[in-house]
Amino acid sequence: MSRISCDAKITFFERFEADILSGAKTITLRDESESHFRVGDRLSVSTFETDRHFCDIQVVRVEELAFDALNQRHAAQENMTLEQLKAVITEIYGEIKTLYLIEYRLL
Ligand SMILES: CC(=O)Nc1ccn([C@H]2C[C@H](O)[C@@H](CO)O2)c(=O)n1
Repeated sequence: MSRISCDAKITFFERFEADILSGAKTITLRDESESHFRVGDRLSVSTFETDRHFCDIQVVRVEELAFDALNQRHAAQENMTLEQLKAVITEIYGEIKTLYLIEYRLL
């Protein structure tokens, strides 16, 4: 299989793999340590747990977003309810005020 040349790498928890591959999940919300991605970047995507590559994506939008500004649209783009999304973010990052929204398309 020929692989696309990528600029960088990002990982996702395995439980989100199916939603990403089906196109149901089109954004991810990260902390400052992953705020360096830029529009146009091609990212190699692997599972966080075992570093298994499962797709490549291209970044189409990056923006700072306050946790308190999360809304139903963000939740829909994550294929979750807003309550689920807030719980997932708090589980991963603890109490966090500033997030970075990364919107992507599958390559
Ligand atoms: C290492 C690490 O932080 N990995 C992450 C962080 C976030 N996600 C997912 C979980 C939610 O769907 C969104 C919002 O944070 O992004 C992830 O899969 N892996």
